[in-house]
Amino acid sequence: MTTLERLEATIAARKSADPDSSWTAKLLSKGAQKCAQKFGEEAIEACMAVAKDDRANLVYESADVLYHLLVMLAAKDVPLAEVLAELERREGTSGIAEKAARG
Ligand SMILES: N=c1c2ncn([C@@H]3O[C@H](COP(=O)(O)OP(=O)(O)OP(=O)(O)O)[C@@H](O)[C@H]3O)c2ncn1[C@@H]1O[C@H](COP(=O)(O)O)[C@@H](O)[C@H]1O
Repeated sequence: MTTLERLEATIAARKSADPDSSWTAKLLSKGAQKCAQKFGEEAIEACMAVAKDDRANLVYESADVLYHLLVMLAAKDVPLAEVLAELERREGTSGIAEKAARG
């Protein structure tokens, strides 16, 4: 099991946890829109780390981004495997070729 898969399992288990003792449970209890908002905030913080050329902070904020992406996916019952399958489907297709095919 990869780190992301273990984290996904932890987040799934937190769906029924006490919001007073789990940040994940607290966030999930606020609904998918709040989870999406937090994901967006963390993504912006990662972008700001790039703007400041702060490598260490980029690593830290990227971990926040991945965690909050998994929480957002859990809120919408989208398994990580489905996202990974989409990435696998794209393997071997250049982004430039894909964009050209869309016209
Ligand atoms: N990876 C994470 C993780 N990354 C970030 N965070 C939390 O996400 C929050 C980030 O939000 P902010 O920095 O915006 O914090 P904040 O300013 O206090 O939040 P707001 O006031 O803005 O709402 C912090 O409270 C972090 O502790 C995480 N919380 C949990 N996990 C993982 O999830 C597991 C389960 O955690 P609990 O659900 O808390 O048991 C943990 O063992 C970890 O593996």
